[in-house]
Amino acid sequence: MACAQTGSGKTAAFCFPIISGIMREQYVQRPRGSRTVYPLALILAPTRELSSQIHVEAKKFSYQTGVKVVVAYGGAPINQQLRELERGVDILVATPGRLVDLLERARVSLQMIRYLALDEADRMLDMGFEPQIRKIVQQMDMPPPGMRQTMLFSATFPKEIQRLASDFLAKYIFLAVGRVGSSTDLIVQRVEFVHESDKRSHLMDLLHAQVANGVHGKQALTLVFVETKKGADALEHWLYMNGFPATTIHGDRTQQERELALRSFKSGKTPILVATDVAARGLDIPHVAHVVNFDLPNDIDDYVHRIGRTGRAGKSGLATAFFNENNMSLARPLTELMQEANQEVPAWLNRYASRANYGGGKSKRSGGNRFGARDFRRDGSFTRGTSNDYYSGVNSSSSAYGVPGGGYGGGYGYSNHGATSAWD
Ligand SMILES: Nc1ncnc2c1ncn2[C@@H]1O[C@H](COP(=O)(O)OP(=O)(O)OP(=O)(O)O)[C@@H](O)[C@H]1O
Repeated sequence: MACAQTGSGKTAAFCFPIISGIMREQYVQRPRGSRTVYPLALILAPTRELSSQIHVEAKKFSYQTGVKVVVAYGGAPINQQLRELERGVDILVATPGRLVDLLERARVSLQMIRYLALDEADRMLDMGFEPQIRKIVQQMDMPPPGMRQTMLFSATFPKEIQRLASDFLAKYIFLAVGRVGSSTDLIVQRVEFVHESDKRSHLMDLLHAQVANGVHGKQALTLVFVETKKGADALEHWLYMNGFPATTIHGDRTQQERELALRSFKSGKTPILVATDVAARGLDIPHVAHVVNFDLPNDIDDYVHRIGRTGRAGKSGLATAFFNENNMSLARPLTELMQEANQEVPAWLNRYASRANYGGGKSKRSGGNRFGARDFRRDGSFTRGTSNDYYSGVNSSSSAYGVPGGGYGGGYGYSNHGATSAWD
């Protein structure tokens, strides 16, 4: 179970051990003669775009190793994916729904799986995906926990989800680089009080200012998060009518439209992308300069993932949130998160936070102190009884990119440089 901040390079962290493991085991005998394929590794991700991105990365990492990587996700023609699978597969990257389909058609068997990775593991195990994941991992022909290596990765890991996840693991290590659920201090976070009715004009001001300050009067890539699919379409239309080339990505668009939107955004053709949470996790889009939370999410972990679309791989980024009376429950966790990442918290937000009930706000975390987030087995509520669990961790006082580790307290039972331990 591994936790590290957004943009810190978790994809490589689970791909490399899988690829090197497979290079050693590639020649193991797999059943022949049927149309069923027997991958050795399975990587599951919550969105089609993310699974596609992992596929591209894993293919790069396995260049000239002979390791075959195939992707399967919904919304795209299954026949093409079946043909790819028939050519051979060592690592299958998939979204849960399409994988269940392939398993039920008996075109994929999990019998030979040696490595199982769940990217965005907390999302994969929350209410939406848990039944599908249980089916894939526990009710098909996947070898049991001790017979395969299971890796769960995310930038956030609420305690309840850790507890669920432990069903899929045996003797596991909890590895935290920095604090669980913290945001990187490479991102400058700003919170502005904006009434619902003023949001559009406020966004327009931001975008105008961005063009004025930008390079050659060009719009910097800006990702705008909204709450609903309808809201995304309406805002895109409004932006377009006001002379800002924008596009949208959300669950009501066809896969083709989603992919087109992403390409158009990446290339700068439409430098504003209005998105729902479907784009909140994992997407690694170079040069996103600004993330705007037009509508704030209810959960602070979702905020962490959203702003994490900028400030990646050692680069800096800007995140602006529009806060108003509808977001009161977020005041406290947001203040704590910002303080922890050495951000300036506006006095008015501090006041709202101190008025909020202890532990207030819709959060998957239990307890009021978000930085209690850590290996749940360290909590008194966990009975160790028969468990063989053991702990490991990385005490990281600086990031992988040499940035001084203001917000990085070390994920283990001690800390240096005067930083507070994640266990505190
Ligand atoms: N050692 C490295 N040096 C430089 N760049 C790196 C290194 N490792 C990864 N990267 C780059 O950093 C970027 C972010 O990596 P990645 O998408 O794996 O982050 P992540 O931790 O999975 O983030 P998220 O939590 O948002 O999913 C990628 O563009 C990747 O190519």
